[in-house]
Amino acid sequence: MKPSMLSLIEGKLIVSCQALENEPLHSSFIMSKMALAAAQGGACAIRANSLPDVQTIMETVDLPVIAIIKRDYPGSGVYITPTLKEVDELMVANPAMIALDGTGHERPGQLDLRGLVAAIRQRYPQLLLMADIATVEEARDAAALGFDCVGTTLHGYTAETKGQILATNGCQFLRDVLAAVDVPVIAEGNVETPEMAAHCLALGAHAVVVGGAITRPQQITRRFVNAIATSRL
Ligand SMILES: CC(=O)N[C@H](C=O)[C@@H](O)[C@H](O)[C@H](O)COP(=O)(O)O
Repeated sequence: MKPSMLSLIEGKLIVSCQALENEPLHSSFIMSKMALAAAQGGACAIRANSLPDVQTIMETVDLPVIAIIKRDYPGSGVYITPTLKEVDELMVANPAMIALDGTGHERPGQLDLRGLVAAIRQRYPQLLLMADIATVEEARDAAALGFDCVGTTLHGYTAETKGQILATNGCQFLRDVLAAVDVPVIAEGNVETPEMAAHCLALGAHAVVVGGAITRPQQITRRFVNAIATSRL
């Protein structure tokens, strides 16, 4: 039997390789090369957005993928794998895990979060599900709904958590989530340095996802530029 993805990623680094339409590296080919570079650097898994990116990455690297589709629906703030339609699309590639917005915010389509999880379980019993959450309460609710793991992905990106970041107060939010749920917790979102990634794992995170600090050169460049500007003050 193949080991579960959850055991493969334990204590390790997952690299998110994403570039949206408005970003300079938007291209499935480039994302697949990012994933290859991540694999060569020792990443244990890749997180990726859109079916073409997921497919190209899975053809290029022999690593498990956390797949998402970011899609905006009018009138809804839920954009990470919002409905069963996106899950069905991603399952063409058959990734090991799919992440979806696990905030419990009103989502587009017929199903609320509970209904969506039940429908996915029925249709794809082998698929692992990650809940991207923003608050401790949402982590608790997602764990109770039967998600295989929760990620701190949306902390700071919802109305209730706007302006907060994972690093605040020595990663207090991550500590609170870890204390609140029994399912594996994946630290994700604004992990900007190797030291912070290691710190998240030391606190008890099951794995850590790093995106922009590795795969968004415009973000990396801005950090250098800001540091230089600050040093001149
Ligand atoms: C909030 C949201 O939409 N996050 C997305 C989720 O997939 C990605 O844009 C992030 O890059 C990813 O979560 C990794 O985070 P960071 O790039 O900060 O290391």
